[in-house]
Amino acid sequence: MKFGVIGAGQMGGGIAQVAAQSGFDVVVHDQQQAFLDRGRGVIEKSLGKLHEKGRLADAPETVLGRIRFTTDLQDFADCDLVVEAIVENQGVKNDLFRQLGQIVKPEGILASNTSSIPITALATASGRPERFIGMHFMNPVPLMQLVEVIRGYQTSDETARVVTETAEKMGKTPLSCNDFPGFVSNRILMPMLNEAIQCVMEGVAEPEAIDGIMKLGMNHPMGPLTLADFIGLDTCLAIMEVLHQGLGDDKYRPSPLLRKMVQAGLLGRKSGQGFYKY
Ligand SMILES: CC(=O)CC(=O)SCCNC(=O)CCNC(=O)[C@H](O)C(C)(C)COP(=O)(O)OP(=O)(O)OC[C@H]1O[C@@H](n2cnc3c(N)ncnc32)[C@H](O)[C@@H]1OP(=O)(O)O
Ligand SMILES: NC(=O)C1=CN([C@@H]2O[C@H](COP(=O)(O)OP(=O)(O)OC[C@H]3O[C@@H](n4cnc5c(N)ncnc54)[C@H](OP(=O)(O)O)[C@@H]3O)[C@@H](O)[C@H]2O)C=CC1
Repeated sequence: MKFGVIGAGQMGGGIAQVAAQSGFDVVVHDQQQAFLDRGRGVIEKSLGKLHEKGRLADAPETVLGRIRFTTDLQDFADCDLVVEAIVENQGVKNDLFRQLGQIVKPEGILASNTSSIPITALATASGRPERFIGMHFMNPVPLMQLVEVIRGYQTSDETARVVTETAEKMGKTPLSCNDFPGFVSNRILMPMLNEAIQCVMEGVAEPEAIDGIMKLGMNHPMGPLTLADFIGLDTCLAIMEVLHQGLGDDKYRPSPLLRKMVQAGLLGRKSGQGFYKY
C-alpha cells in the first residue's frame, strides 16, 4: 500500500512514522521544506528511542528510508490511502480535500485525522464521499493504541473495512463510531480539559495542584492542563468551538481563559509556553 500523510506536525509526523514502521511506503507533505525538516527530526528522535528499547522490528534508517518528504501535492496521485493531519480548521481542510479529490487516483481513499470536524462535510468537499472516512489517531501516535474510525454519512463498507484493516496492520486497535461533533474521544475528553482551565481561571487551585489531583486521585497518566499543553491549546479551543456550535449547548462553551491564552500565542508545548514553560 502507498500511504500518504498531509501535514508534518506532531500528528502527521507520528502517523507517517508508524505507517513506515509497519512496512508501508509513505509520502509526507507540508507547505515548506523547513516544516518537513522539523518533522523528519522528530521522527528520527522517536525511532531512536524505540530502537534503544528494542521496540522496532527494523533499523531506524530502514524505517526512515520508507518515508519520502515533499512540498508537492501532485506526489499523492498514486496513493491508496491519504490521511490528512493539518490545522483543525474546517475551511482549510475543505480547501485541501477539494484539491486532493482532483489529484489522488479515483480508487484512493481519503481520510481525516480531525479531532472534531464533521467527517460528512469534509467528505462532500472531497467529491468522493464513499471513499472518505475519519481515521483519528491519538497523541503521541507511536505510543497510543487507539484509532477512532468515524464513518461519514456516505462512507462505504469497503472503505471502512480497508481503513480498519490498515489500522490493525499499524499495530493499533480501531474502534468505530458515528459522525457527531467531537466523535466519542473529544466529546468526553475535551470538556474535562476545558473545566480544568476554568478551575484555573476561577482560582480553584494552582495548575500543579489541579494536575496532581487528577493524576494521583484518578490515576490519569497526565494531568488535564499538562495534557492540554501537550495537545496544543489552539487545537483544544478549535475542538471546543466545534462542540459548542455543533451540539448547541452552552455546557461546551470554551473557557474564556483558553481563548485568551490562544490569542496571546500561548499554545502549550509547541509554542514553548502554556500552563507550563517548556
Ligand atoms: C486531541 C485529540 O484529538 C485526541 C488525542 O490524542 S487526546 C490525547 C491522548 N493522549 C493522552 O491522553 C496521553 C496521556 N499520556 C500518556 O498516556 C503517557 O503520559 C504517555 C504514553 C504519553 C507517556 O508515557 P509515560 O508512561 O507517562 O511515561 P514517560 O516516561 O513520559 O514516557 C515513556 C517513554 O516514552 C517516550 N516517548 C514519549 N513520546 C514518544 C514518542 N513519540 N516516540 C517514542 N518514544 C516516546 C518517553 O521519552 C519515555 O522514554 P524514557 O522512558 O526513555 O524516558
Ligand atoms: N494534537 C493532538 O493531540 C491531536 C491532534 N489531532 C488533529 O490532528 C490535526 C493536526 O494537529 P497537530 O499535528 O497537533 O497540529 P500541529 O500544529 O502540530 O501541525 C499542524 C500541521 O498543519 C499544517 N498547517 C497549518 N496551517 C495550514 C494551512 N493553512 N494549510 C495547510 N497546512 C497547514 C502545519 O504546517 P505549518 O508548520 O506549515 O504551519 C502542520 O504541518 C488537527 O486536525 C488536530 O485536531 C488529532 C489527534 C490528536
